[in-house]
Amino acid sequence: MARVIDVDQLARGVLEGKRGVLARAITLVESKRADHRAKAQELLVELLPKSGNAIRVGITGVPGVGKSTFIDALGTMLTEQGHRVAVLAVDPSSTRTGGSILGDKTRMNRLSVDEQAFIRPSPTSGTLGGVAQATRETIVLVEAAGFDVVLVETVGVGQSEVAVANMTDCSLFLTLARTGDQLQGIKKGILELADVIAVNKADGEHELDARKAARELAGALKLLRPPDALWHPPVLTCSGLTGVGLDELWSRVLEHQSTLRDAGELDERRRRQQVEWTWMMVHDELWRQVRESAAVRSLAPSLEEKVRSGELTATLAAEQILKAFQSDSR
Ligand SMILES: Nc1nc2c(ncn2[C@@H]2O[C@H](COP(=O)(O)OP(=O)(O)OP(=O)(O)O)[C@@H](O)[C@H]2O)c(=O)[nH]1
Repeated sequence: MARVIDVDQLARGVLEGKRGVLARAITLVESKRADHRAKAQELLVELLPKSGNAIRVGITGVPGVGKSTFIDALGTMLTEQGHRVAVLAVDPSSTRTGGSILGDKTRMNRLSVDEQAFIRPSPTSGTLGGVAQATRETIVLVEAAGFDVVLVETVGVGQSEVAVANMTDCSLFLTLARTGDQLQGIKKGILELADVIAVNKADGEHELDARKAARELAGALKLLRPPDALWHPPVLTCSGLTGVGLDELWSRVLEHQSTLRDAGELDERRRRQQVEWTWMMVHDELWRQVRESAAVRSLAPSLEEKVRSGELTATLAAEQILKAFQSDSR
């Protein structure tokens, strides 16, 4: 991005729904250069009033669950119904390998050539916090560009699904037919976050197993949720391959959205997310400063050694690190 960045021009292009301009605006939001960050914030402030009109759905599930096929099918169904669909991704592994895995256009054959869809792979550098922040800001851009459905994809491992749940209205958890003990393998935390659960690949010989797994999962879920909760996550079956169950699934997502809205919870959830993000950014930035502080860096190896050998407790070592940081930042 060598040329001068004209924020007004970018904002106009995004609002007119120009795909090339939208892509450039996202690149700006993803950039970590200080001058780009400042321009990106200007752009976001300008576009913020035009955002917020989409339904934001997080889609999580371990690799192999069939997310690409599912999103391709669901997204195509929605564009056929007249929606404009943006697919974004938060892929923590891409921050380590430098390669983007999620949101890969080549694996969404129909959606990638659909005029009414926009697919953006995960930003590829930085911490999970940084990647998630870029995606959250990208939601503002695609909404301002007129996309009324935003699907944010992530893998069901690590903290990424928490980050995605924090930027969406509805968390959709995809799983495969597992029964009994294998159910234990599904992390409780993920089930607590999920608003809609679907056992995917419920086709052919897997169909009956999928239904059985869905019933068991629904039973397990009852124990996790307070009976008076506003929303009880349904457990459905579907197939990204055949498209069976996608209609029902989407109507449950809409039902979830209207239940939250009617109770005043939707706006409240979005407001709460903004506040949480604010603190998360403070946390990330402070953590970066501590790691980069010269005093901390020179002290760290010997302190770590002392903690390892038991010469120093973790609490005392942490105190010394913070003292060193504070003297450095004065
Ligand atoms: N039977 C059946 N197979 C499916 C279905 N969806 C995907 N598959 C197959 O499962 C494999 C993985 O599917 P992908 O859509 O690439 O999804 P993924 O492995 O979860 O990858 P990510 O997109 O990274 O999540 C492929 O071989 C698909 O053909 C389905 O609904 N039914």
